[in-house]
Amino acid sequence: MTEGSPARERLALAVDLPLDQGLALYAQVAPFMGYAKVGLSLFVEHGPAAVTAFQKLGGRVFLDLKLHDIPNTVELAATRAGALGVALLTVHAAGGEAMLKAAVRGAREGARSQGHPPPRVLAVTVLTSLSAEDVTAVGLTGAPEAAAQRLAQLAVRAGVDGLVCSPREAEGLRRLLGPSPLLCTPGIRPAGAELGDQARAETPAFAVRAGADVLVVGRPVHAAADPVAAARAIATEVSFG
Ligand SMILES: O=c1ccn([C@@H]2O[C@H](COP(=O)(O)O)[C@@H](O)[C@H]2O)c(=O)[nH]1
Repeated sequence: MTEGSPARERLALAVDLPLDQGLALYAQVAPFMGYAKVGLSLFVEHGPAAVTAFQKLGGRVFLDLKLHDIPNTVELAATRAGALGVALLTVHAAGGEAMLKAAVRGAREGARSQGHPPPRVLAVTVLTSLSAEDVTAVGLTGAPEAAAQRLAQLAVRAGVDGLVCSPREAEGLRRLLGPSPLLCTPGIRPAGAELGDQARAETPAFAVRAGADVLVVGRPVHAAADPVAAARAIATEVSFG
């Protein structure tokens, strides 16, 4: 994905809302946000029906399940996700090389079995909610950027298509890994927006300048008095900085 891509191709709405509200919101902001990110709450409540509902609206579904288990279990789950025709699927890089390879294999096989294009498998490096202190407390060595770089290198060696990272780590990862891995950055906050539980957040313009390909935005759109205006403003910032 190049820097000149239209903003819509680079924006994912995190639909962490009840399904009916999420569908209504996505229908409104879809001109600015090309992906609907279905995460744990929607999938736990509705399963594959949540994916199908956004696909029916014309959205490309980003299935953010952050799979993290033994390789056989992850391969089975990734195969089912691939068969749903999702565009993007997340796994945790910390699951290790064999698990990551199993995820990629499963996602491709599931998509092939149903005639879908293969989803791009993205490995989550260090959650954007973790501060430097949290990173140490969970046993990762070094600053968040160093931990993200180690996990990203492992994941790329295992064959994933991209990485999930904080916008703060995107520039270093791009420098280290070159142009090919897709870099997806949650932890996006327009200037002045509430951080909530995000510890390593930056603005849309910062993420784009740092080399992010896909920006994930949830609460700054859901919580806005005018969500369509908020989505439009973020898309404008992505396009023009
Ligand atoms: O490191 C990560 C990985 C995933 N997420 C997900 O992105 C969205 C962010 O939502 P906001 O409301 O804009 O904070 C959410 O669905 C997370 O599960 C992340 O934030 N950080």
